[in-house]
Amino acid sequence: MIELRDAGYSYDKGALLSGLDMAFAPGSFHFLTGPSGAGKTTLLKLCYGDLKPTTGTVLLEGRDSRQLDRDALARLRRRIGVVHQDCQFLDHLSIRENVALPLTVAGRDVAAEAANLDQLLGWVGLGPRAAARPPQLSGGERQRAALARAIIMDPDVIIADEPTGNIDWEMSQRLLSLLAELNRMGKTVLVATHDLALIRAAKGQVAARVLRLAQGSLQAGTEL
Ligand SMILES: Nc1ncnc2c1ncn2[C@@H]1O[C@H](COP(=O)(O)OP(=O)(O)OP(=O)(O)O)[C@@H](O)[C@H]1O
Repeated sequence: MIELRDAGYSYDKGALLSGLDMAFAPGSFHFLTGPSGAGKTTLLKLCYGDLKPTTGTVLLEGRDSRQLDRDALARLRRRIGVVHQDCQFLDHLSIRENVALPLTVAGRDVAAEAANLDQLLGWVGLGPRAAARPPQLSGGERQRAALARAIIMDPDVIIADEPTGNIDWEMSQRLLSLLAELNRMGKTVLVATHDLALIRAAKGQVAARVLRLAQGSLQAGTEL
C-alpha cells in the first residue's frame, strides 16, 4: 500500500506539489494524468521512495518514507517495479541481460532463473529479440523490455511513467493489455500518461481510476 497524507514536494523554486491525499490500495489500477510539468514524474518518485516529501507524509507499506534507511528502502523497492520514462538500459548488455539486471543486483543466480527469464521475455513478445542490444530495438520493444525488467522480481506494485510515449497506437494497446493482465494477477498498477486515448481504451479492460494533477493538487479521481 502506498499512501500520501497531505504530502507535498518542492524542488528549489517553491511548492510544486502540495496537500496530496491519496491511497493506492493493493490490486488497484490508477492512471495519473495532467499537463506537462504538472509534477507527474515527481509524484511517482514520491510513491517509490526516490524522493521524500518536503511536507506531509508518504507511507510505503505503512512506513514513513522519510524514516527508511537505505537498506529498508532498497528492500521495499524490490516490491515496486518501475518503468522509467526513458527506459535507462545499459547499451553494452543484451536485452536479456538488461532484464535480468535486478536479479543480479539482488545477488540472485540468474542461471537458475533462466526459465523464468525466458518465459517473461516471451510474455512481453521479446523472445526472438532477447540477444539484441537496446539501441537495436524499436521504441515499443524497448518499452516492453523496460516492463519486463520492472517485473522480473515479481513486485506487488508496478509504476510506469509515460510507458507509451513515442510508440505507435498498436504497440500502446499491447503494452496496456500487459499492464491490465498484471493488474488481473493482483498487482497494483499506477501509470502516468498524457495519452487520453489510451485511458479511454482501457475501459472494459481494467477497473481503473483516473487522477488528474493540476496546479500542484490531485483532483478527485473519476472511475473509468
Ligand atoms: N531535479 C529537479 N530539480 C528542479 N526542478 C525539477 C527537477 N525535476 C523536475 N523539476 C521541475 O518540476 C516540474 C515538474 O516536473 P515533472 O517531471 O514531475 O512533471 P511531469 O508532469 O512529469 O512532466 P512531463 O509530463 O513533461 O514529463 C517541472 O517544472 C520540472 O522542470
